[in-house]
Amino acid sequence: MRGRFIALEGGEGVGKSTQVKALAAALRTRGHDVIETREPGGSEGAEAIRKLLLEGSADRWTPGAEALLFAAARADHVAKTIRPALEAGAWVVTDRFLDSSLAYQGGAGGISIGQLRQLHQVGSVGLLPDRTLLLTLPSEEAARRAEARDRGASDRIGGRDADYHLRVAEAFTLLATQEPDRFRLIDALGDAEIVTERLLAALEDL
Ligand SMILES: Nc1ncnc2c1ncn2[C@@H]1O[C@H](COP(=O)(O)OP(=O)(O)OP(=O)(O)O)[C@@H](O)[C@H]1O
Ligand SMILES: Cc1cn([C@H]2C[C@H](O)[C@@H](COP(=O)(O)O)O2)c(=O)[nH]c1=O
Repeated sequence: MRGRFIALEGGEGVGKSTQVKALAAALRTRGHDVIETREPGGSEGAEAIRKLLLEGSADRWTPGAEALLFAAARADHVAKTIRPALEAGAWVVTDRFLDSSLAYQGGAGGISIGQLRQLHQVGSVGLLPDRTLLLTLPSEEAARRAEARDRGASDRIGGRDADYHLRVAEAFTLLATQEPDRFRLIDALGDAEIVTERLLAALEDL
C-alpha cells in the first residue's frame, strides 16, 4: 500500500510550519499514520545541508551551488524519509518541497526551471507530491507575521530583499496555474483553525 504525499508551500511567514503540525494532527484523528517533515531537512544528511544553506554570509554560495545543495538535501530526504514512509502506507506532510526550489532558485534566483527539474529527476527520481497546498497571504501580512516571529534574525534566504520575495510569490502562483490538478490555492488569512479546515477540504478527494 502506498500512503499520500502532501506538500505545503508558500513564501516566508504564510503559516506553513503552523499548518503542517495542525494538519498532521487532524489527519491522525481521522486514523491515518502521519509523518511531519520539512525542507531543507527531514533526514540526518539533509539537516546537515540545511545548516550550510541557511547559515553564513549572503554570498556564501553561487546560485548554481545553492540549487545543487537544495537538490542534494532533497535526494537524501526522499530516499531516507519520504519514500520509506509512503511505502509503509503513511501520509507524509512536508513543509516545502521541489516547488520551493522552482520558486526561489528558479523564478526569483534565475536558474532555469528545466534544469531544476532535471536535478530533481537525477536526485529524487522526479517524485512529486499527490497534492501541493499553496498558502497565500498579502505580502504585508506575511512580512508582519515573519517579523513578529523572527525579530530581525532571518536566515540567509529569508533575509533577501522584498523584490526577491515578490518574485518568489509570483513564481509560486505561476507554478500553481501550470499544474491545477496537483496544486490547490489556500487563503491563509484568518485564524489558524479556519486555515486548517481549508486545507482539509482541499484533501477531501484523497
Ligand atoms: N493563521 C494565523 N494567524 C496569525 N498568525 C499566524 C497564523 N498562522 C501562523 N501564524 C504566526 O505567524 C508566524 C509565521 O508562521 P509560520 O512559522 O508557521 O510560517 P511559515 O510559513 O512556516 O514561515 P517560514 O517559511 O518563514 O518559516 C508565526 O509566529 C506563527 O505563530
Ligand atoms: C526547500 C527550499 C527552501 N528554500 C528557502 C526558503 C526559506 O527561506 C528557507 C527555509 O526556511 P524555513 O523557515 O524552513 O521555511 O529556505 C529555498 O530557497 N529553496 C528550497 O528548495
